Amino acid sequence: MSLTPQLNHTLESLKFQLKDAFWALSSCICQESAKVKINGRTFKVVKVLGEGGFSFVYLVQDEHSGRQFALKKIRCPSGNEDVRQAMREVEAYRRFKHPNIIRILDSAVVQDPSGDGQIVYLFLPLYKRGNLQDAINANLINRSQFPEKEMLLLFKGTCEAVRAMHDYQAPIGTSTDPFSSRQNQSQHAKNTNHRRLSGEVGGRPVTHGEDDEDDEEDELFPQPEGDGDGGYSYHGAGSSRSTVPLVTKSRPDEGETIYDGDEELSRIQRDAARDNAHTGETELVPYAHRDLKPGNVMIADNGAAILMDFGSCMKARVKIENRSQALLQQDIAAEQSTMAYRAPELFDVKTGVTIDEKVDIWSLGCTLFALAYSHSPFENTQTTEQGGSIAMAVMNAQYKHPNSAYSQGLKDLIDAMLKADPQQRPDIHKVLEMTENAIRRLS
Ligand SMILES: Nc1ncnc2c1ncn2[C@@H]1O[C@H](COP(=O)(O)OP(=O)(O)OP(=O)(O)O)[C@@H](O)[C@H]1O
Repeated sequence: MSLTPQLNHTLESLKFQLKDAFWALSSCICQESAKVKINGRTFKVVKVLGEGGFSFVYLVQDEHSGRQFALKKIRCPSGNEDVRQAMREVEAYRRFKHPNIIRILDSAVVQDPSGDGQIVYLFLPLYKRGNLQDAINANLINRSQFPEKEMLLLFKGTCEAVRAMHDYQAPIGTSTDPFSSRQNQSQHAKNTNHRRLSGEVGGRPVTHGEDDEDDEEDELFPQPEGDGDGGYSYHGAGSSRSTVPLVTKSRPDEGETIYDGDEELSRIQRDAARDNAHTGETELVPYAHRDLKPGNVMIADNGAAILMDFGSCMKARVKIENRSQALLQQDIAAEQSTMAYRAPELFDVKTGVTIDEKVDIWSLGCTLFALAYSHSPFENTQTTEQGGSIAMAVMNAQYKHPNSAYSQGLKDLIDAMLKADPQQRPDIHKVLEMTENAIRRLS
């Protein structure tokens, strides 16, 4: 019997979740923590922080320094194509450098010890206070609500992160590579991944990222203990039972590539030459996050909102020229974003339009609504009980504000973002202006 690709995907996902759950559970039962070894450092897996379709996020502790990190483990069962998809996320983390956007400390691509494809590990700073969805859940349990000003400050931080994406300035000469369809995104990730992992870009060595900030990151992230392997280590299957055997390649030798092939090498050289040639001038290349929701905004120790999960991020403006492009965009949105936060134009993509960064403005409207009333405007039971589906409610922008003590200014801000027609929605600058005005009125 042949299974549909979607069913196959779901089965694969279940299989990997079971494996990872077993890994986490066995370490509890054996009273012995699972361990991961990367670049000669051993990390103790303390607990699971969260999970997605093909990924688990663990709290890990560096055995040497005692420092704790969040380790995102992305399973790539089909090999290189999945790795490229995962590396798009790494690439996005490195592209946007902003106080309200999560920073990546390191990444590694390793062989899956169980033999099914590869695993991509992302090391991220640990946010112990959890995300905005956790805070919403706590409100529900405690029958409490965010104070309006605190809520608007969290929302403002989120908007500032989004503004950094919508206003992204790319160096001229590096933004011509197509990055607006899924096929092209994969290719782009493949190219940039190679550039980063294979030694030098523009005549200078590249290890983690592109600018001076990365020196700081090098200090933050534990460095390899001198096992003399230049950052490439292999820990065979014969190592201790609780240690996950890995082949790590986060810092390969110069010229070494994760993917083989002369064609790839010459592409890397072309990319490097092109980077050398660029003049330092920049041009506006807006990016959209495409999966904004409370669960993707962490809360830092100082209370700042930190945007994360860039797995769906892409160039914002996508011209839809024919039906197959429209269906592709619809499929991508269905796979990579959450229905109750998804913009109406992504439910039924029309031919002849350009999808743009206004999809994020809609999701911001849903996010602010959820902060205020503890659920998305399109996931309350009434809508479905009345017979309408979420999709219909979204496409008609059909929702109601529950009774609350929140100001009219807050309600107006939400309503401005939740316009079915993207052209009627404010841009991120206007949203920030309205948010700041609303905060000022409360002071
Ligand atoms: N740096 C971090 N610090 C603390 N917890 C984290 C961190 N990163 C992720 N988490 C937790 O792990 C969960 C899943 O993370 P993330 O959203 O990156 O995974 P995902 O597989 O892309 O999930 P989704 O399917 O929701 O998109 C988060 O909701 C959060 O609770």
